[in-house]
Amino acid sequence: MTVEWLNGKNEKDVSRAGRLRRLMHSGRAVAAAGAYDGMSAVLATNAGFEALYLSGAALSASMGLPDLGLITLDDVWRRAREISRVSNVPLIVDCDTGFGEALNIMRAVRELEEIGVACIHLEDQQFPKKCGHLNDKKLVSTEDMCRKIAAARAAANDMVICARTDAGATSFDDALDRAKRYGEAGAELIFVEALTTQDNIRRARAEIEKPLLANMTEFGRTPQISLSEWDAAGYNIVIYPVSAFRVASKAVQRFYASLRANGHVGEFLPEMMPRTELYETIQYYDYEALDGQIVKTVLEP
Ligand SMILES: C[C@](O)(C(=O)O)[C@H](CC(=O)O)C(=O)O
Ligand SMILES: [Mg+2]
Repeated sequence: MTVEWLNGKNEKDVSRAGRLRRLMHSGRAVAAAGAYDGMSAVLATNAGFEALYLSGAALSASMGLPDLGLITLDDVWRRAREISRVSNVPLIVDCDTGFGEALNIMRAVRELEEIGVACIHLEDQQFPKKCGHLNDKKLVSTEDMCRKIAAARAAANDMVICARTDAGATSFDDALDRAKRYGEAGAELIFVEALTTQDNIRRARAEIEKPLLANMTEFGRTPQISLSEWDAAGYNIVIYPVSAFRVASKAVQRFYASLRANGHVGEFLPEMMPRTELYETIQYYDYEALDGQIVKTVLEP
């Protein structure tokens, strides 16, 4: 997409949530690439991904902040807007614990649905929430979380509500029990966080009837598993939440060190996206052509 959003031709009538539902029920595992801003969303879309994921961890880190529930609905909304403007690909947005209680969650659903977000996920942690792969997470009660899910469902016209449980860190049985209850409360997609063993991966699939989201984050508790293996295990959506951000951050870190040391960008020139490729990626020339055409139409009707 990109320039189409300005042109009013961004398929407003095609529901992204509907497309995500089709993917969730396609009978195969679909990769949702982590996109943390407009540019990464364009690159992931051009690479052919069928779904995108806006991670709270990547968004926080891109703001120089830890993933401890410091980001607000406004922060998430702005970044989701950047992404949904330039890509038609269904976007799943990490809404942490929902930015508050029932009414806050309802507002989050409405605000994000209005900008074309296909799905949000809510997790059952207390503040300060943590990355699911860390220790000492504190959970809200199953009943409180079910109320949050019901609130999200009540507010959603056309949005997939995904529920995440972080209970696995202390009891996998509790995680499975919660996952089932969250499904009954209205979650269409279930995210059992930090699956540590193949046995847990199998049990979650066997015991939870709803479509499942798998979190293929790096350096966490879940072993690195390929998309085809998630597919064989019967999972439906596989997110790569922080991967692209990690790659970009490492590259930028190396670049700054080199520039600081050498006083020129020399060795990094071949690593850079050249001007023309950058412009083509963000459709610079299409915007320019649109401008020229509109001006011409106005001046020479
Ligand atoms: C999925 C996640 O919620 C995220 O914000 O991307 C994180 C990812 C991570 O920290 O690696 C998580 O809590 O798993
Ligand atoms: Mg998160």
